[in-house]
Amino acid sequence: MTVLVTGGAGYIGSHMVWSLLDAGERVVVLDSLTTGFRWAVAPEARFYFGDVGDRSVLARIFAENEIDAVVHFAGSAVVPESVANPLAYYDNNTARTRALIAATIDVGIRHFVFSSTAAVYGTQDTSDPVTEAATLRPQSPYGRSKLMSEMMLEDAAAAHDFSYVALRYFNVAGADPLGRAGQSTLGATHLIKVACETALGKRRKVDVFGTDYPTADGTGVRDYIHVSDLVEAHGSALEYLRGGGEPLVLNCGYGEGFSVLQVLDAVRRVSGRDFRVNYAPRRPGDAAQVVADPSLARLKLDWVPTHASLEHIVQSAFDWESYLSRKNSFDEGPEENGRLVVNG
Ligand SMILES: NC(=O)c1ccc[n+]([C@@H]2O[C@H](COP(=O)([O-])OP(=O)(O)OC[C@H]3O[C@@H](n4cnc5c(N)ncnc54)[C@H](O)[C@@H]3O)[C@@H](O)[C@H]2O)c1
Ligand SMILES: O=c1ccn([C@@H]2O[C@H](COP(=O)(O)OP(=O)(O)O[C@H]3O[C@H](CO)[C@H](O)[C@H](O)[C@H]3O)[C@@H](O)[C@H]2O)c(=O)[nH]1
Repeated sequence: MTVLVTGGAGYIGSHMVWSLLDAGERVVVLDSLTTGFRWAVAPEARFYFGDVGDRSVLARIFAENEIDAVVHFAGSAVVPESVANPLAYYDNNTARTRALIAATIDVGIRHFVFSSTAAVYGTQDTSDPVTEAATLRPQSPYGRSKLMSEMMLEDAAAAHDFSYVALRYFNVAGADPLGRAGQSTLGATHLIKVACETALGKRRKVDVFGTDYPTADGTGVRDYIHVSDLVEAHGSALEYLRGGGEPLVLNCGYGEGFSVLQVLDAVRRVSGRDFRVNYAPRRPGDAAQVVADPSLARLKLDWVPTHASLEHIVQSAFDWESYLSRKNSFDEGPEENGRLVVNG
């Protein structure tokens, strides 16, 4: 059987593709290359250029491959962008996910893993780690667009022979320990990537968005999870669904929060470089603190993270960023077998 990975040319999806191939699965990728890169897709995966909302490309993929499961990463993932352009987020994350779910059910595919987000929680009344049972208070169109997709999945699974696992990712960072994949997003807004780029001189400064949050040092607190642990959870979710598992919604984080200032310190330590920091106002749509209670994922999926260290996450992100700097300093040549061939 074959797994369809939507968004497999993106940051997290490209790691998932490698992980599935490592496990001996056949993999098909569907990606519109809006924010992803063709060269990021492992050459052993079959690549389709297209949109998850396009029924004709989906029909072709389902006709040409024996797909038994869909892992759906394709989407837009930048909180402030969603505040500025909400309808684009409801289109790409909600309407097109609806089209994909419908096409999946129509052809009788029963297993679906969905990229949801900690942004569905918003700011909670307590600073304790958040469980899946918490009241959901998404603060941005991004969070709402993903919550609506969770709701569609819940209703679709109740009505059809179809099951899903929605994984609520906390803040994903880091890169493949074997150096095959990493975050290559252009104009990235994610803190660890932005800080690594600044340490390498690709940016002039890092903005700290908000110093007056009700947290220990006044800056935003997040639960940073290594991308390799996250894709492991997806592998376990697939196994669970193939074993007949009922629908599940699970947190993917470590249960430990770090402030923006703590992250910047980690980047200084790892890189051995200092850089300019600019204290800026809060960013619209941001919650003060979001930390996972990951107990349910451990219980249901036997998920045991093996990369849970901020230092380790930052080191792998920095190594990938350094690799990108070296890669970009060469002339980029033609693509061959889906991988970028670098001249020189
Ligand atoms: N990065 C994080 O910290 C984080 C946290 C929580 C949830 N997520 C979710 O995980 C998923 C992957 O995020 P990422 O960080 O890898 O982002 P990314 O932008 O690197 O990857 C998204 C991929 O999907 C593709 N894509 C977007 N819209 C598409 C469409 N309509 N049809 C086909 N392809 C499309 C893009 O070209 C890209 O390759 C997203 O759904 C995101 O919301 C990410
Ligand atoms: O240049 C920056 C970038 C970020 N931050 C701060 O760092 C923290 C993390 O911000 P990120 O932009 O790295 O991540 P978000 O928490 O906004 O959101 C990320 O994680 C969420 C889940 O918590 C979503 O799923 C989303 O896809 C993903 O962008 C926040 O307090 C933010 O204000 C800065 O101070 N400066």
